[in-house]
Amino acid sequence: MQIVWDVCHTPLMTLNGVIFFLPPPPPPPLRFQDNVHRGNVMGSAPSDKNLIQFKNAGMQTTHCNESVLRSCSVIFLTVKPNILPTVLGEIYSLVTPEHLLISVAAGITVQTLEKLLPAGTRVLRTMPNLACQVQEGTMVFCRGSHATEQDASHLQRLMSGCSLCEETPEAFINIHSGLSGSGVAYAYMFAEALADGGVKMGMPYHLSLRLAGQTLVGAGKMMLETGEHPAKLKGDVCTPGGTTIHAIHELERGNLRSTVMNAVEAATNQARNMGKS
Ligand SMILES: NC(=O)C1=CN([C@@H]2O[C@H](COP(=O)(O)OP(=O)(O)OC[C@H]3O[C@@H](n4cnc5c(N)ncnc54)[C@H](O)[C@@H]3O)[C@@H](O)[C@H]2O)C=CC1
Ligand SMILES: O=C(O)[C@@H]1CCC=N1
Repeated sequence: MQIVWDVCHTPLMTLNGVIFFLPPPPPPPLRFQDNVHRGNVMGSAPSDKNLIQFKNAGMQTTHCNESVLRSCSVIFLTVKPNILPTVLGEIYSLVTPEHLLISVAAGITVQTLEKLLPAGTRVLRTMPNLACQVQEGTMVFCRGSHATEQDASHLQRLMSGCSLCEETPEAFINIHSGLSGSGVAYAYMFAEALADGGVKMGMPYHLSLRLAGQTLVGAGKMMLETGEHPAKLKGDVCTPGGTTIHAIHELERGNLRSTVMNAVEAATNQARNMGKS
């Protein structure tokens, strides 16, 4: 997953490549987004295949991770976790105290990041989810030993246009990976199943899919906007003797809630294991 700021300041899109921001972070209260323009964003990846969207959006591109380190100060490390040590090895000698390095790599701990970087490097470890692409994402992050209060608020300002962004203890990062980073995929499975159910009962597939997507959007929005517990909202939908409670009985029979909890546990444990290897 890669994150790039739009010139319009708030929308984000995800693109492929390691992202480098050229301008140094402005001091508060100036909003960082005010200074981020497409021409100041650079994506780096080994091939043009993943950079074409950068080019088309008027951003700079390169195949050389090292060369951009010389002029960039805020760097999102968005390569796969197994490639990250190689990339950090490439840029090691160019990292200075002026740089802020922000990792999105699942499982890779602050301790590992700091071990692979020069002493004193300012590091933030984050875990976003895919919905940052549509400004409805979630992100948690923690600070490395040398990251400052200003670095943390800098990231929060950057992310404010596209996601919830909470600073948490590092132990929560892998949990967020299991709950939300991966969780969007569980939601897609649920949406797919809803749509398949609609088709089974005779509704055309595309209408069924659109209704399923909007059902998830509406349910999430309702939960956040009302602040009500999901159990209360679920109860509001259940008419005594009606359709919903019959369906819920089937979901309980299929262990939906236990299965989802198991999924969060499995993904969290996998993130923990990835951090060990
Ligand atoms: N996909 C998702 O929803 C999420 C992914 N992440 C994290 O994001 C990272 C990327 O995951 P995906 O987007 O799934 O992978 P991806 O394969 O789509 O993107 C990886 C990118 O890295 C580039 N790349 C490969 N080698 C490189 C190198 N040596 N230097 C510079 N760029 C290089 C590739 O060209 C590709 O564009 C991982 O660390 C993952 O844990 C975190 C949260 C959510
Ligand atoms: O599947 C993964 O490892 C990444 C991290 C969270 C979402 N996708």
